[in-house]
Amino acid sequence: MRSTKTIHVISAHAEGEVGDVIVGGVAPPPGETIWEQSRWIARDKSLRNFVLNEPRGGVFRHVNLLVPPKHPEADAAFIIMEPEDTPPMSGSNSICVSTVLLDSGILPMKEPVTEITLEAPGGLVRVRAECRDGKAERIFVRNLPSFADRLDAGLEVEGLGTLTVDTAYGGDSFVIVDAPSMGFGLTADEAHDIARLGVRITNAANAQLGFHHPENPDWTHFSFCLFAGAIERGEEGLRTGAAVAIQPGKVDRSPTGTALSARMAVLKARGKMAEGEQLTAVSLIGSTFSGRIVGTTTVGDRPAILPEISGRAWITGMHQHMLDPSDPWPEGYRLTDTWGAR
Ligand SMILES: O=C(O)[C@H]1NCC[C@@H]1O
Repeated sequence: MRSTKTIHVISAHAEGEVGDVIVGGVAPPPGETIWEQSRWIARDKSLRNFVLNEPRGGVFRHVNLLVPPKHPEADAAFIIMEPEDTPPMSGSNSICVSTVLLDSGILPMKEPVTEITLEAPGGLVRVRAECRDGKAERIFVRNLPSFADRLDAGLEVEGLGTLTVDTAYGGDSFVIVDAPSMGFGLTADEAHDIARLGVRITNAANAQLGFHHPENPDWTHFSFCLFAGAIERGEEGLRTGAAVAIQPGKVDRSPTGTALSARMAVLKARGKMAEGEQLTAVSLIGSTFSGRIVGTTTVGDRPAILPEISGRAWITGMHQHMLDPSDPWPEGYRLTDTWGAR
């Protein structure tokens, strides 16, 4: 056996969505801040290609690189690599990273509750983990400040006519469409249609509406399309279905923590959700994330919420990714049969 690199990975999923964690074998990328380091990873592409492309990855895979934190309050930092983006923050990935850090013993676990601070590329996130018998059973993440951008904007989508959409930021940027009025019941058999349509809607929103984060001049596009279900009010608070189309054309298996944060920001802006209320989002596979608005703030001159999301993650295995120097595809490959909505 010979290899020019060995990358140590602990694999995990959060409520169904894969979020692997690189725990060793990669030197920290250059950059003064975690954001700058994440821009380097996005530009350089070699690590992204190595772990996300076939034969080691696939369109379903997200990989997080642990790096030494820069902020004095942070216990750990991570750079998120998604199929097409290297984003400021991710709900499912932050829940996977927290679970791997605690369940594998990289950070000490205190039962029944462990509190840690993570540094995501977009900023600090405080994490509270409910822990029992050596397992982080539920992770609560205080996500980045989230805000509604445009409400009831018109969006032309070829073949669909003019849709009325909202746009919002919840640690990543969303165009939000009303699933019931588009004929979706948010059931598992709709995944392919949602992936295909979602990519078209995201592309149309990027072309016609545009997104600019008031405090992060580098984040100037919509990453995702959220198909938002109707809100039902029950004894435990609000509940809704959620399916997020991720570029280049797959559906998040989890209910998407950034989407839940963005949705809560929109509901708050419309006066339909109050501070302290709980909203549970249900994914196409029936998994759930719960969210709460724990405070309000501003981002630039926009009113924003401080969201908390929670969900569960499980470790699925360990891998050592290697590269034989004679392998003709050191950065792997993508083909459109699986990479991209067809
Ligand atoms: O939960 C989330 O926010 C994410 N899941 C995969 C894509 C998003 O970053």
